[in-house]
Amino acid sequence: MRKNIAAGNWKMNLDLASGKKLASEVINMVNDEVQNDAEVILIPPFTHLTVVKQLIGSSTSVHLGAQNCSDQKGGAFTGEISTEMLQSVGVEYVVVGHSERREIFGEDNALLAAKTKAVLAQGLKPIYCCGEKLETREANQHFDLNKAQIEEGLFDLSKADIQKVVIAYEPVWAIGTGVTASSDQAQEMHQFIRGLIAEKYDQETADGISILYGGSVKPDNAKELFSQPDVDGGLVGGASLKSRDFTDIIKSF
Ligand SMILES: O=C[C@H](O)COP(=O)(O)O
Repeated sequence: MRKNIAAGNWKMNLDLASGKKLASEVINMVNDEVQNDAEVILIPPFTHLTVVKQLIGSSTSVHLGAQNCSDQKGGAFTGEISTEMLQSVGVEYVVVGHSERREIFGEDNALLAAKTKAVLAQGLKPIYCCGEKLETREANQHFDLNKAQIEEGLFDLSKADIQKVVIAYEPVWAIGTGVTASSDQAQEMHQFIRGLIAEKYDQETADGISILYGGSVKPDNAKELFSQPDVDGGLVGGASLKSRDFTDIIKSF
């Protein structure tokens, strides 16, 4: 059965000392307070991965993720980080296609499909992001847009590979804005995405995939969002930078 996941995407925030402090606090709070079986993923900047991995140690509930990777195996690609490098420092998950990568860095579905394959080829798990902008939703094209992002980014994968993917639906209009999708809006899109997977692969495969919601998840809305049948957790930005808030979100399952 699919897992409940709380993933904290720190984005380009925190120097090393602040990152160490945050990771230590979250790991301690998870150990002391969290009773449920949610998987927690800390996703710091590349520079902090090794240190955060050391702090995680052999914890079975806290895992390490990276925010991005190259689609290339290695070589003359200045400034890029390969999946092999990420695996060598203990990364298990890699975020692929966050809306900030799509929008600011122009990453398209074809590149993201290649990155997803690179992550899987290295034995790591992609957290593949999709989500529409406000104008797309207002034009009532949000289902088509998410369908294209899912189909073009993921549907070249084998059944064995798609089963290793985590999907994150993040409506762009809800990211960092304080405006959260309602639990009905989240459930509606998550159910739609799961339906696409069932159609392409099969129902059992679709039922096994964790689909996270992202966009202004906070301690006071997490429970309602996570209680939706097709919402299996959150990809949390701002609130993951505060240990108390992130831990309270983890406790919301
Ligand atoms: O990756 C996380 C998402 O972009 C959500 O960010 P947020 O929780 O700050 O809205």
